[in-house]
Amino acid sequence: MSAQIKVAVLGAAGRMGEEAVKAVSAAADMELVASLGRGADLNEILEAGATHIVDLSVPAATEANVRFAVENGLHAVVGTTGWDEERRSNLEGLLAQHPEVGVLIAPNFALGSVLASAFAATAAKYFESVEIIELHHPNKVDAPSGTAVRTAELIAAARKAAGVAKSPDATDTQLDGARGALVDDVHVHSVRLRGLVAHQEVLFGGPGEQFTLRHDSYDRASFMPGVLLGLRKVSAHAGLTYGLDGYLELGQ
Ligand SMILES: NC(=O)C1=CN([C@@H]2O[C@H](COP(=O)(O)OP(=O)(O)OC[C@H]3O[C@@H](n4cnc5c(N)ncnc54)[C@H](OP(=O)(O)O)[C@@H]3O)[C@@H](O)[C@H]2O)C=CC1
Ligand SMILES: O=C(O)C1=N[C@H](C(=O)O)C[C@H](O)C1
Repeated sequence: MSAQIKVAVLGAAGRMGEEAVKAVSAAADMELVASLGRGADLNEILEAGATHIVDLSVPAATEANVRFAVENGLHAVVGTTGWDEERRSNLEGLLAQHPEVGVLIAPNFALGSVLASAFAATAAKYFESVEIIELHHPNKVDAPSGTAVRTAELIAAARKAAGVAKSPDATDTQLDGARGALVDDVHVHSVRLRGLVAHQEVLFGGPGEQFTLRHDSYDRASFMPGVLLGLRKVSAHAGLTYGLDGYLELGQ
């Protein structure tokens, strides 16, 4: 039998952290060895004998948490938002000095969301227009969502590779923000509404037709199979993997 995965959860008192603590505790091949919140001493992770961390904290803390894990030879599964290109590139530099360590940064752990983003990338070159609407609970501190940013990046890369032009848009007068945020030339609109958890629509338009891809997380339990999958696979994937799709066999 292979060794237990010894997990420290960071951000353990948060909405996602609480769910992750339950999921890891219930997994037969894992042991929850530490649960850390704001202000905790990261050395607790080492003292507890963790082999892996799960970071579900806040954008301001996640980079330091992951650096600590990598520098101490621990694998990291990261759901926290805020990992822009510059941060990812810095992390890759650090990982080059620790070639045995794996880090997964997953903008979304829900398998349906990962599939929806992959399907969006596939559809991207076939439609003249594309926009994204992401809808979340009003306690979310960042906008647009990490999932929407990642989806826009995938769509933009696919359109660029196929030589597709920017979506047509004749707007020349607007209130600030009326057309949403631009991520790699894709318009992203963020809704914050009581009652929601995490939802996204990708709208494609062509002459005489519209195609919509929608994913809904109604409960944070939806993210847990992806968190556990990440923990089980991360040690076999040294270096940085950006997106849970890196561990799935999509399109095969
Ligand atoms: N990848 C995915 O599938 C998903 C990702 N997310 C992302 O995960 C992150 C957490 O989301 P959510 O649980 O809703 O947010 P919460 O605000 O509920 O939880 C964040 C927790 O992190 C704690 N915290 C703050 N600073 C630190 C620190 N330095 N070290 C450890 N913990 C710290 C906070 O404490 P305090 O309350 O004291 O500030 C809080 O308990 C967000 O970035 C969110 O976008 C969310 C859902 C799914
Ligand atoms: O804060 C959230 O809730 C979520 N955050 C992630 C994001 O920003 O994409 C994942 C999911 O959308 C829920």
